[in-house]
Amino acid sequence: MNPLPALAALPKDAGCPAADGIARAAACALRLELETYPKPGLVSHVDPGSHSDMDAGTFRASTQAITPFFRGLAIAGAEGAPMPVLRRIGLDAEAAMRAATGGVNTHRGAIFGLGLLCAAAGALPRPAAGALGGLVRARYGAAILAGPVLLHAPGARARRRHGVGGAPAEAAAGFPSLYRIGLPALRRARQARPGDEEAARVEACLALIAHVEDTNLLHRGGQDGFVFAREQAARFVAAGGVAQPDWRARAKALHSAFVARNLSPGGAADLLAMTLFVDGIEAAP
Ligand SMILES: CC(C)(COP(=O)(O)OP(=O)(O)OC[C@H]1O[C@@H](n2cnc3c(N)ncnc32)[C@H](O[C@H]2O[C@H](COP(=O)(O)OP(=O)(O)OP(=O)(O)O)[C@@H](O)[C@H]2O)[C@@H]1O)[C@@H](O)C(=O)NCCC(=O)NCCS
Ligand SMILES: Nc1ncnc2[nH]cnc12
Repeated sequence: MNPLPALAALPKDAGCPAADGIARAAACALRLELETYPKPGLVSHVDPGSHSDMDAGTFRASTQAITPFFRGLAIAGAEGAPMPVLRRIGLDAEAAMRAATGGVNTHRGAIFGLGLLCAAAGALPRPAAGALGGLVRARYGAAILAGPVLLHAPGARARRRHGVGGAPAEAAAGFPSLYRIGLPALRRARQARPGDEEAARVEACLALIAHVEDTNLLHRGGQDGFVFAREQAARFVAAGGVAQPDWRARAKALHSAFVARNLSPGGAADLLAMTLFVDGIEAAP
């Protein structure tokens, strides 16, 4: 491993003995997100969904490449580092991702959102329910909103064109979609299907698609694709979600409908991974 400049500048464990565990938890959340099927339009261990430039192997390589940066972000968070320091580490992680995937954008949103949550986890050794998102909002929210806009990022274009907040607004507000939608759906589905963790992840994913202002849906499908995806996902959840005996067939049909329209809710996929990370690290409410 050849750490990029911002990582190399960090002391070995710099007052954050939990940093390795935090990075492992982040990597585990990304692997569980990948190993969830059916997720409409998204890449999984079963198929590449709506994507022709990436598959499960690309995501595994990307996860391995970016994991050391989650450790760096946890250490930076423990030291109270300001947003420009986190941003530097995040940009280096994006470079490592591109090197590992041949230039494909697998985890840009996850590096950003999960990275901020790792920084919060570094600062809060035993976080209470809601504490990680609360710390991101309080410590970094204003800087996120005032931060540089990457003019040519597809998400930035979709945000300008459609007037939605996207990834920066979600993070600056302390990840309300994760706490109000993702986590409750995950826990509700565990009650409905005890022991079936994949079903719980599918429920959380569909609930997030129905709710999130996902700039990937807007970028690939325009307003029509965005509305279609959210309505179909909301219908799945309202019909009982994974509590339905035929939930898997319904979710597979939805997956096919998204692939036929080239839709891929990458923002919801990132928020699923963040939901799993927070579920494993924060105390239960
Ligand atoms: C602030 C940044 C996040 C930049 O954000 P911006 O919106 O300006 O631009 P994008 O980088 O295009 O979008 C951000 C990614 O965030 C995910 N996302 C989308 N909507 C939401 C949402 N409502 N809430 C949370 N997250 C959201 C999404 O990422 C996932 O999808 C990507 C793959 O999708 P794909 O369809 O393949 O799209 P592309 O490859 O882009 O195009 P085509 O294939 O169609 O050609 C994948 O990345 C997923 O993770 C959005 O893509 C941030 O990037 C930034 O400023 N970074 C600098 C570093 C930093 O500050 N770090 C902070 C500390 S770590
Ligand atoms: N599984 C997945 N498929 C496509 N885009 C994603 N972005 C994050 N996770 C993803």
